[in-house]
Amino acid sequence: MSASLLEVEGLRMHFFTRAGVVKAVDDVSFRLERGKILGLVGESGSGKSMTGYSILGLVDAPGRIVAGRIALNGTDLTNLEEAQWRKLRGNRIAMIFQDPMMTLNPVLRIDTQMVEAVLAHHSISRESALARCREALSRVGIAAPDERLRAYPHQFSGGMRQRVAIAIALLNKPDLIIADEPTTALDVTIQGQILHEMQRLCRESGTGLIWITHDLSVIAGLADDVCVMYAGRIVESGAVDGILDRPMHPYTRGLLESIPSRNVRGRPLAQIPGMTPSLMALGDGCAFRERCIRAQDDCRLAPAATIPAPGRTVRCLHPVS
Ligand SMILES: Nc1ncnc2c1ncn2[C@@H]1O[C@H](COP(=O)(O)OP(=O)(O)OP(=O)(O)O)[C@@H](O)[C@H]1O
Repeated sequence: MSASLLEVEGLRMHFFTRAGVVKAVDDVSFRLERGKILGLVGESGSGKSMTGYSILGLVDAPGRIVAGRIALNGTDLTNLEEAQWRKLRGNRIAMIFQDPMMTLNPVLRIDTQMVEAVLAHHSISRESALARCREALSRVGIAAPDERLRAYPHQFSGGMRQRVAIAIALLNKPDLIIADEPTTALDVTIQGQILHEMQRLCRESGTGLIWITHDLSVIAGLADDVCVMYAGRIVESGAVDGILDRPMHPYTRGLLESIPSRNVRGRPLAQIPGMTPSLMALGDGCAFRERCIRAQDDCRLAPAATIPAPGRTVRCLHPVS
């Protein structure tokens, strides 16, 4: 059997701060196949971005990967040297950030930035690189790419800037793209267009996509699978339709009930009571138990992930059945 595009197994990424150890990512495992989209969902601080940064080799002190395996096309990435990372990033693995200006340089024309991004990884002529840039801009729905290439980032609207950042991510036809809330700051129509285009591009090119978001409704219709994170752990995972139709972890259920569009008219919008716990003070038990209406005494024990159905995991001693 050939290796999955991406295999993450038992990943633990901790911050060693003066105040204590922050277990930002605590025993996270999942797989992603070529051309598939995985949604990584959870509230702020649940460890989604740090999971993405770990896969990209972007963890800096005081953070460190303390355990686990991250394999791309069967090759373990956890022990790569920085020079090897530079060959991979922007080439085989690309990242799209919430703020496109994390990718774009405000003082350089778009053509300069895009051509540089191609030539950093390919020994081809500037003309061929430019042709690739034009094609990438057209693929993300930017009309008149020649004119656009001569512009500076400030001459684009927010949605257009994000499209350019996506075009840059696509330039070298990566195997994997990690998108960290890239449409959160955009209006709903633009968001819908970008989600649709990303889905099409991944299907066409066989690129795997990890879409990080706090909003489960974004994942519906976009992702194939979803991992729901809480306090650094995956509490539920599986095919997106199954999870949206029948959430088993009380936290996933709470997240779904707090989406306005899924709420029954006239009924007040549900909220998950309480706050996310400090990741420094987490014991072994279920981190959600203080906020959970189904919690019982045994939730003080570590809940192992169980497999209630093929392809589905849930980390809860008292799941919703
Ligand atoms: N430099 C740091 N030192 C200590 N803790 C950190 C540091 N950076 C992040 N963390 C902690 O790691 C945890 C996970 O953060 P992460 O950014 O992955 O969450 P997230 O789910 O992506 O949230 P958001 O949606 O707000 O980005 C958070 O509790 C955060 O406080």
